Amino acid sequence: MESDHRPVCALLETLLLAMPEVRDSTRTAVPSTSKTPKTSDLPDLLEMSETHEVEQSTPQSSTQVPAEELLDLDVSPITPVPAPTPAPTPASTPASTPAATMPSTTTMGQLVFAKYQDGWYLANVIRPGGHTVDVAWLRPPGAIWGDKAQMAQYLCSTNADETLHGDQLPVATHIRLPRDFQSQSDLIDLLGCRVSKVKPMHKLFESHDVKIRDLSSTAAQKIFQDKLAEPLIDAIGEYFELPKGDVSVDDAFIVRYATDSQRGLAFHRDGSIVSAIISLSDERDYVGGGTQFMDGSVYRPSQGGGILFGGQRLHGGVDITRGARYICTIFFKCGGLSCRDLAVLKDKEEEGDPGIWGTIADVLGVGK
Ligand SMILES: O=C(O)CCC(=O)C(=O)O
Ligand SMILES: [Fe+2]
Repeated sequence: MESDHRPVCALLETLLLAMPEVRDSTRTAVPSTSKTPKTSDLPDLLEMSETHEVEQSTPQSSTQVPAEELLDLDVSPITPVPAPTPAPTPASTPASTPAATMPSTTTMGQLVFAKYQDGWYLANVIRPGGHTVDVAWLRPPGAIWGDKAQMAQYLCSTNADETLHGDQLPVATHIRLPRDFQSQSDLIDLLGCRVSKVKPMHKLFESHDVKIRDLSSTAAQKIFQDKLAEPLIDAIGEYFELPKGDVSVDDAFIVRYATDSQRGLAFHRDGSIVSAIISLSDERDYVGGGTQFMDGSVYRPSQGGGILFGGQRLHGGVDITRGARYICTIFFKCGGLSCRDLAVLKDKEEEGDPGIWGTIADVLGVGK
């Protein structure tokens, strides 16, 4: 059976919207010619059907999928979460000086450290400007009450009257970027998570991933949920005709490709029913890259865009040749079905792994 395996492409506002820079929402669109997998195609998605892709060891020559073939979705912009009313706060020592990175531009709502007397405290810019800005001091979220070190980042913990805005603060001496926001191209820093090298499942697929669930920033977790997971589940319900109520995130992580480390990812299946790959980097930040399928099509959605596809479709990450490429990969399951075991099994078979019976046969010296 011939099945169109082209990914459904969907635009999403991404984690990047949480960045201090206010970004215009870019829009992308679904391939008009693309046949969206139907429920009846689900067995194909799960089993990779009998399409020749499975057998092919090398993809056909690559074809970049044009931007106008991507789907136009209207996604509401991030609305700031109102700060909870703080509990009575003990006086504590002022926050230590943050890393000395001065913002090159300031934007409305930007999260900064602003100086008050001898300390640096978290604040939102409420009047951006090149030389001076006005800020509103932040109040600590309930979750950190009682945590002295974290509380010290909030002006109200000093017993100062934080309801006063910081007006006309000189950017050069009074405004600094919080450490997590210094490098806008570095999503890992941005999201405040620690980079850990994940033990590779097997050698072909070694990658440097950071699990979304391990992000230390609860704000990032919330943005992930509201801006990625939920709209994507809606899109999966619509385009894959799966029952939305049963679709959930099984795993999600940020992957970093760079020329001095992992550059790409070999062809593989995901442990998912449906996968999403969201571009976190600006296309100008890297050369090469993209998600490639066995028919040679390569998807390189612009920053904030992404693709959805049946997780059992063979696919890989094209090597980058310059810069760094960050993506957010999300594995969705449907009910109890995740396809994890199937993906590992099939990938192992293709890698030449003899499997348990083959191994036993080898050990016993009876061959396969
Ligand atoms: O680099 C890509 O676009 C592919 C990533 C991928 O397949 C994965 O993370 O599972
Ligand atoms: Fe994958």
